[in-house]
Amino acid sequence: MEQLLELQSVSKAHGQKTALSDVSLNIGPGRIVGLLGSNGSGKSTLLRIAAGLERPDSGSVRVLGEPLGARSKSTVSFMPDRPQYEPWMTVGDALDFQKDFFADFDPDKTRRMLEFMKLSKRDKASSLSKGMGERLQLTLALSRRSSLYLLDEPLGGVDPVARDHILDALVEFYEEDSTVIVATHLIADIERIFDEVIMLRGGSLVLYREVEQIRSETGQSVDQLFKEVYAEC
Ligand SMILES: Nc1ncnc2c1ncn2[C@@H]1O[C@H](COP(=O)(O)OP(=O)(O)OP(=O)(O)O)[C@@H](O)[C@H]1O
Repeated sequence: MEQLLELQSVSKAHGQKTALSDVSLNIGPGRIVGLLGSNGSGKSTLLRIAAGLERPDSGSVRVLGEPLGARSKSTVSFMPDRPQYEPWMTVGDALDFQKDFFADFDPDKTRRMLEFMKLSKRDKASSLSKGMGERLQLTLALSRRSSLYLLDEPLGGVDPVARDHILDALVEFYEEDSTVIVATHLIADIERIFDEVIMLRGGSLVLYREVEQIRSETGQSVDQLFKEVYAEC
């Protein structure tokens, strides 16, 4: 089966700092993948490279078998860890902006997501709380019918009760056969939706494995394994 995202020996430095070092990964369709690692381990860099927003220094990246370019950008939906809307915008303006940019934007999905996220089109984006802002960011990202969703720390500001509710939304609203990669520190809260996890440390790939395999082979949850792997950090 065709891989959705392929990274071959990808390396990237920001000045003197190594952000990614020789990372190779093949991620298939229809998966929810946790991207885990301590601060500065390269998670955002990996997502930004896969989204075509940063170029690797070396190595290659393919989405649906093709090198990064206009086609991959049109089928990859990226949620950055900072707001992507302008402060003057209402929620409706931010959605219109997204609609103008992306042909795969689905107004019906947007309407259902707004209801689910308890957002109104009239709300001013800059006056949203951190958690409500994240709900808007997720709505913008998931309103597209994309092949690959890249979500950078999507639920950090959302309270624990709403977090569970929003995770259900994520599972409901992502497209079947598409893949979602979620960079997060909230492993214990989110691991129930992961099919696979990637662990990065200092820019290097430590582990890429199916969650079921982790549970059956180690008897541990992803959170327990993460704490063990990163104990010396
Ligand atoms: N624009 C930049 N300029 C300089 N250094 C950068 C830049 N972006 C990332 N880095 C560095 O690259 C490394 C990887 O950063 P990255 O943001 O990818 O990590 P992360 O795993 O997402 O971290 P966090 O969990 O804290 O968000 C870090 O050492 C960071 O300081």
